[in-house]
Amino acid sequence: MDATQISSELTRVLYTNDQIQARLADIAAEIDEEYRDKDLLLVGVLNGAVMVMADLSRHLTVHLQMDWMAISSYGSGTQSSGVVRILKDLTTDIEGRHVLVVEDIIDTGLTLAYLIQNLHSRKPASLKIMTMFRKPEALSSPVEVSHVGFDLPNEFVVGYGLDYAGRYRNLVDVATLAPHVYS
Ligand SMILES: O=P(O)(O)OC[C@H]1O[C@H](OP(=O)(O)OP(=O)(O)O)[C@H](O)[C@@H]1O
Ligand code: HPA
Repeated sequence: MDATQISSELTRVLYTNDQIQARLADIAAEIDEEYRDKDLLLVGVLNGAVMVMADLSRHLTVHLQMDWMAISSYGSGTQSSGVVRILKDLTTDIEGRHVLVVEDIIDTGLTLAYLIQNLHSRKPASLKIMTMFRKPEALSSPVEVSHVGFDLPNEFVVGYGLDYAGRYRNLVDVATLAPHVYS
């Protein structure tokens, strides 16, 4: 699905898939360098990070493993509920492992703050964060992010894994959702 197919529901495309892939290639080169001699575990945050995990991991050349956590705080709306819940936990014991969390977006930062505290308690050898997108509010979060794809304006966005009420995840670009869709 691309943005032109559903243009009446979108306000504007912020980043095309080509731009996303080019940025991911740059970030992957940095991660390759950082983890060249390490045993890397990518932890993807379901559901949104499916696309970035699939694309980032295929740009990487270091040996790596993948695991997934499902976390939810948005339900079917456009505002964080403020309550972060683990819906699916990791299957890997991360004690002593070099963990890189792969996120689609950091918005309020609540999901990440919760996740980092939770993962730290499992004693990984290192714990870093990569996110494809970041909103302005996240800049005041105390959680340090190692790799950011793009900073976004403070608008609700969909595509490239990001949903509104479960829809639009399969849009290849990232676009702002027209207010009439959710108001
Ligand atoms: O910084 P925050 O304000 O906490 O928002 C970021 C989180 O919100 C989205 O997840 P969501 O809860 O919508 O679940 P989903 O990945 O299944 O869509 C997104 O995938 C991030 O994990
Ligand atoms: O702007 C957004 N779009 C989709 N999902 C999200 N989760 C946090 N912020 C967003």
